Amino acid sequence: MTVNKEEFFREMTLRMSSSLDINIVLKLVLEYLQRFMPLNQVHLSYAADGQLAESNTSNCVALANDGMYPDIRCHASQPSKIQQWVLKQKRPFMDKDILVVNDCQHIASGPDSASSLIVPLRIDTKLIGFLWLWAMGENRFNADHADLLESVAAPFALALSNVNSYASLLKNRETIIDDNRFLNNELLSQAEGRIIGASMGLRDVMILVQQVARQNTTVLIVGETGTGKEGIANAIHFASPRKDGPFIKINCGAIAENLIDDELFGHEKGAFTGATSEKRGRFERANGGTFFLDEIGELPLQSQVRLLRVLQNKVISRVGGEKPIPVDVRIIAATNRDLKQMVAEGRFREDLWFRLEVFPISIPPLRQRKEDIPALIRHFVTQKSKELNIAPSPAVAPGAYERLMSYGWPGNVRELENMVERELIRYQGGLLRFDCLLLEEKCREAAAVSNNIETSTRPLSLDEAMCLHINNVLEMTNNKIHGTNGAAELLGINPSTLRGRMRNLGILHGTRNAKRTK
Ligand SMILES: Nc1ncnc2c1ncn2[C@@H]1O[C@H](COP(=O)(O)OP(=O)(O)OP(=O)(O)O)[C@@H](O)[C@H]1O
Repeated sequence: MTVNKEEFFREMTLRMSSSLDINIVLKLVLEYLQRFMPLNQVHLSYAADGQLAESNTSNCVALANDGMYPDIRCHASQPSKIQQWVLKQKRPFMDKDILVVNDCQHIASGPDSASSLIVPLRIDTKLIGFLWLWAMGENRFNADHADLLESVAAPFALALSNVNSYASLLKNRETIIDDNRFLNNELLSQAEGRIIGASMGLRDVMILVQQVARQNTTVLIVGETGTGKEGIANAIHFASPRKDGPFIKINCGAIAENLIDDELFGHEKGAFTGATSEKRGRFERANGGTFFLDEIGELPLQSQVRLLRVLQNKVISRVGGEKPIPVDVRIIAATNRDLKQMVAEGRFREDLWFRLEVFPISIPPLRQRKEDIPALIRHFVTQKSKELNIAPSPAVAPGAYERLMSYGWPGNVRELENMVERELIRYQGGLLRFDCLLLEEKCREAAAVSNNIETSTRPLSLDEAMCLHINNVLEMTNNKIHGTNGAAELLGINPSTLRGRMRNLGILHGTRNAKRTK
């Protein structure tokens, strides 16, 4: 039978590119090839590490047969011989001697013998897999068949490579979806467990959270630093219909002014020097979910204009791009600043303020909800003990709660959280007394007194003066205690004596400043 090779090539490539489903492709190929050769089954396998698989049944990517037998692949008795032959000759292998043997084990009940024709598939010089043709009976394939198949090896190699890439793409996608689900659940459990005082000092706040969560309304959360604004934003997201979508956050005060638009809106490739690829901004990432803009009062005026446009039109455009990109995002903003005052001073746009202030939620400072303090302390003692591997988590000494409740907590819950952590770092058994708080208070008072030394009439106590002096020296040495020019040397005492004094006075080395700020 004479074959028009061009027509054969054209028809084969057409069939190979007709579907993304490789099993459908193989079925179409099988039907077409049956016009030119005896054929009952076709299968594609990839080459593990550039090798033919140990058995022709492994690494199978797709299979099609004519329905006479479910699967006529057989375990070759000498797979390595085929392997060596195919790799050495770099051309299709016709199985006349090896697979057509009587000792092969059929996967399904089938004839005692089958013929196979194997086509190695390469991309450049790399062997990536094999195309296997099967026909029942002995010596069914000849050199013409091999020749014909060799002419379509390249498109088959491409098809196999695409299948592999597509499969790994799907796998990566699954992994990402799974990771996202996991992280969302983590966030959810944190958010749920986090709001201590929800039924006490934060009761009114939580009522507002429940009311607004089910809507798409923009929310503005206001409150002093450390009152838990982010936790409330989280709670709104997870109580809303968007809870399975992303919760994306930006701290407007923590990003340099010239980078903020890029972070919010992303950029197109080539938008500026160094923009080598396109980048999605946080607005786009928040699509279908909630976008939390923390410290909104720090947003530069020029970004405020762009944000206003997004709130009005619900579309963004990337830096360096004209194309409008629709975004479905619920906005929650938070601030510890007086935005009204900022508007009056011309530092915050009035139109944006109106847009944000649709549903304000104000979180009271901790000093106005002292009833939450014991529960917050217990919560953080349990949580931080776990983190610090302290088991069992220690109990609080009688009388300590009263003392902690009478303190003003200017840093609110964050300050309380840090104080519990400090207490646990120093913990040496027994009950938690939080004496450090008293000493720290004294230190702070001492600093205040010394700042007003001329106007103050109260003399510093010895502990206060010592605390103040050590703190000043530590500041001079950049927290260095040991060695030349360390605080111990400057104070003329042994470093371990200094450490002991610091411990007693409640001065925490290295972290004393960091702990008080976010
Ligand atoms: N009600 C609460 N229950 C449990 N933990 C809380 C509560 N409120 C605040 N926290 C914890 O206190 C810390 C500070 O909270 P958060 O960062 O939400 O405060 P914030 O008001 O956003 O502060 P800032 O204005 O400085 O951004 C966090 O670790 C948070 O988990």
